[in-house]
Amino acid sequence: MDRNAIIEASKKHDIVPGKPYKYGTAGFRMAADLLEGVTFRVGLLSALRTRKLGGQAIGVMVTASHNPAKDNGVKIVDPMGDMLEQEWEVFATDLVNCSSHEVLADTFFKLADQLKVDLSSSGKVIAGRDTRPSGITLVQALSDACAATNTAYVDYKILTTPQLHYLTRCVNTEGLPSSYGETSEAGYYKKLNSAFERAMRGKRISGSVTVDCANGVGGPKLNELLKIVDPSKTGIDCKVVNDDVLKPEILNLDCGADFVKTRQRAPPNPKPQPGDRWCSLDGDADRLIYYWVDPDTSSFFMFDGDRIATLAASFIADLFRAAGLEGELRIGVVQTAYANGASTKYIEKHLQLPVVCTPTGVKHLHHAACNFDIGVYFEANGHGTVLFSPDAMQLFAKKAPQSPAQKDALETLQALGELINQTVGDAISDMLMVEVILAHKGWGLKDWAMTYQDLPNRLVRVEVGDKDLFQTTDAERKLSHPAGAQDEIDQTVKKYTNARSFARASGTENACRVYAEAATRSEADDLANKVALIVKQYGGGA
Ligand SMILES: CC(=O)N[C@H]1[C@@H](OP(=O)(O)O)O[C@H](CO)[C@@H](O)[C@@H]1O
Ligand SMILES: [Mg+2]
Repeated sequence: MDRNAIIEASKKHDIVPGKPYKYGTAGFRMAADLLEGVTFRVGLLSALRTRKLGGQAIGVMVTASHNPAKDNGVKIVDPMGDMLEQEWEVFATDLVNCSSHEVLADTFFKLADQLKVDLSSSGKVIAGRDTRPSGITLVQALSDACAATNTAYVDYKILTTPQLHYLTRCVNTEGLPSSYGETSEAGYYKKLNSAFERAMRGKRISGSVTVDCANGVGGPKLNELLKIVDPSKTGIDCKVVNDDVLKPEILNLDCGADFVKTRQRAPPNPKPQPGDRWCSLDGDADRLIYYWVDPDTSSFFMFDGDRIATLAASFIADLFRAAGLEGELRIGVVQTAYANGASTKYIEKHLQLPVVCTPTGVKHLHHAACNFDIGVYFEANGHGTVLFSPDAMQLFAKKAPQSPAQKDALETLQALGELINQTVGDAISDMLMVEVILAHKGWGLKDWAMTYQDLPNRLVRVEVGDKDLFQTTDAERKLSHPAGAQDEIDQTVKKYTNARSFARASGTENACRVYAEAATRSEADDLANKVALIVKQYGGGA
């Protein structure tokens, strides 16, 4: 590999100096005009990573998800479609923060040496981007980094984030017994559609579902899928709205999953009619939130990640019983501290399934879900999936059914394992999963809403002098630092009924977040404000 080639290529994609660049929860994410040099350097890291892993392809996704249109981001996907191994996040941060082209090249070779990467071996990177126009310049920087390091590079152009994860796994399992599917966008739609039809097993979906696509990449991709879906087979009636990607400035604007979850209301345009089933995707289609206006009460009701997790867990547990698999495989649910306490109680007490709590960020949930044969994981904000272990999939295929009902359950489980994206949360695949489950259960949204009652809750963003003062323990449910803060929070929580509250530094924004829940709306609000004050007091600075 040629040091000069790297230096010359780097000069074309300079870094903006003096910024704190850190590979965070969602890779590097910031104003798009800061990202060209960052993306070039991410390309260099990917060139090392693919070689470290014996030439398996590494994925790079350019997206800023639900952020405003002016932002962008870049993150690395490991060969099986999971997030970049955590240890390597530090190397990414090191490369991106190099002060000059020469230091960058030196750091690159030093890392190669330290990590025992054979630079003469071959490597491959595949890329995708969301609909943000700034992504075009960024993938050019990535492509140049690959060229400078003799790394094969394939640009899959505009994709949802979960599609890029899918393609990464496909390209690395091609021709193997573990083949994940055809390595193409068309292959993704084919796999989803076929699994969806099989999972339905002749059941009919009742009523339509309207999908708000946040004016992001999910719109055109869902429309692409719908071209091959035959509604006569399942009754699916999918209406796609907010799918305009020709006006980049309206991306995520007053619509999308993040808007619905944080504002706790439907997008103003178009307006859902009472009784209609709606859902929203986020800007890169990896988050899903369902909602409706209850025609009996005229109030807005949201089915967030916690609801989707409980729906999936209860259905799969039922299928296990029907298939005679109880006791043979372990199902579990993984949540974060932001999960509503009522959902956790419902899973443990009513569904009688184990719940594990991890720190925020999908990589933590994903990792914990792998410890179950079937691991259901969702963040409350709608990002999640259900992981089926290879053993579980084999058992569904091999177990000889003792009755038509057992056969039915086994085949449904198998189809679900193929319908649900195994690499990462996928809003389109999760949406089909929800539709399948509601149809099987014969449920309307009222039935789903009645499973448990959310505790009123409040999430507040608190700006502090130095968010790094706040360090957590116990899966982020308690502060270990600054000293004294947790005691004050505990004393405050005690004054409220059924209450819980915690504070942590955000991994994606320069602020702290405070979550509070309690028996009543006013108690939850009051508690959140009190804890926010404590955080402010301990937060340093003015
Ligand atoms: C409370 C909350 O929703 N936090 C989000 C947010 O993380 P923070 O570290 O809280 O900023 O962005 C993450 C990446 O998108 C997402 O995984 C996570 O759930
Ligand atoms: Mg997203």
